[in-house]
Amino acid sequence: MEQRVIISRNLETELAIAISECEHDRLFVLTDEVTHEQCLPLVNNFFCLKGAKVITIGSTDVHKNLESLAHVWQGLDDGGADRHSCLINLGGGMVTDLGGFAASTFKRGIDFINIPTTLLSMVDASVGGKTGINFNGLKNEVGVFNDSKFVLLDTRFLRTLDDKNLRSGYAEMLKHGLISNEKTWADLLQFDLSNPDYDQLQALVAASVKVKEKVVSRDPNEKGLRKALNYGHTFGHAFESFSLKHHAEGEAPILHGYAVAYGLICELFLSVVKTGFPSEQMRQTVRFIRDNYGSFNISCDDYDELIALMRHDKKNMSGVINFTLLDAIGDVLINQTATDEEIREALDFFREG
Ligand SMILES: O=C(O)C(=O)C[C@@H](O)[C@H](O)[C@H](O)COP(=O)(O)O
Repeated sequence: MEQRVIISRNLETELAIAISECEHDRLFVLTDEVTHEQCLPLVNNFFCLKGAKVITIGSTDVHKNLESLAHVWQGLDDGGADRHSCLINLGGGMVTDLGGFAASTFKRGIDFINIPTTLLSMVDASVGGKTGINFNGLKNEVGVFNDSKFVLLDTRFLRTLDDKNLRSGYAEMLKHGLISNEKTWADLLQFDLSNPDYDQLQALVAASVKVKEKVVSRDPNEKGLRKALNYGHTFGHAFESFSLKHHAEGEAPILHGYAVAYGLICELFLSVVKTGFPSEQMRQTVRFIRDNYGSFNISCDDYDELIALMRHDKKNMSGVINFTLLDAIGDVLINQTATDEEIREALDFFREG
C-alpha cells in the first residue's frame, strides 16, 4: 500500500480510519517532551487511541540518536508490541524520522502512522519515507526508506508552534518553491513570517506538500530526480552537523530549516556561478532569507571542517561532493560538482553577502 497523505478535516475520524487500515493489535504513540505536553492533549481522549501506550523521547535533534531509538524499541517491547502492532508518531521531523526508523526495524517492521505537528514535518519530513537517526556527528547517517501508511496533516497544530520552528519549516517550503515554479516561489516570498496568516499558510502548506509528493512518487528511493529535494542540503547538513558539534554550552544548535536556509544561500550562489541561475532571483531569495533567518557565525578557519562534513553527503559518488543546483526556478540539475575553491567562494558569499 502506498503512503496516503491526508489534509485533515476531522483528525479523530481520519485517525480511526487510518488505524483500522493498519495492523493494530496494540497501539503505541510516540511523542517528544514538547509534543507530549502540547499536542498529546489534543488527541489523547480520541476513542481510537483508547489503551494506547505512550512512549516519550527527548526533544530536538540532539536526541535523534541511538539512545532514543533504543528507548523506543524498549518501550515497544515493554508494551508487548508484536509485528501486528502500530506506532503513531506525533511530533516534528525528529519524531517522525526516528519513530519511522524504530517502526521499520522493530521485529523487521511494523506499521506506522505520522501525525506531523511542526511545519517542517508537515511539508517535508513526514512525507516520502526517509527515516533515520544522526550518527557519528552526521545528519541522518543511518536509516531506511520506508513509508508510513498514512500522514495525517492537521494544520491546527501549527498554532502550537513557536516562531523559530515556523521559520524552520518555512525554509523547506522555500526550497519547494525554488525547485517547482516561479508562481509558488513568488507567493512564498510575499508571506509575512513575523505575523503569520494561518489560513494563507494552510494553502501554502497544501501546495508545498504536493511538490514533495510529486517528486517522491516518481523516484521514491532517490536514484535521481528525488535529489531535487536535497537542494540547499549539501551545505545545509554541513552547517547543521557543525552546529550540533560546536554550539555553545546552554545554547541550542541551529534548527534544520535554518541550516537549509543558509545552505540555500550557498547553493543559489553556486547555481548563479556554475549553471547560470538568474542573479536577480538569487538576490531576492537571499534578501528574504537574511531578513527572516539572520546568519550563522562561521569564519574562514571553519571551511575545512565544513568541506569535510560535505564529504559525507549521501548524494556523493566516488568521493566527489555532489550538489543539486538550478539553472532556473523549477529547472533542477542533479549530480553537479564544485571544486573546493568554488565551495570556499560560496562560503565567502554566505559570510559577506
Ligand atoms: O525527502 C527528501 O528526499 C529530502 O531530501 C528532503 C530533505 O528536505 C530532508 O531534510 C531529508 O531528510 C534530508 O535527507 P538526507 O537524505 O539528505 O539525509
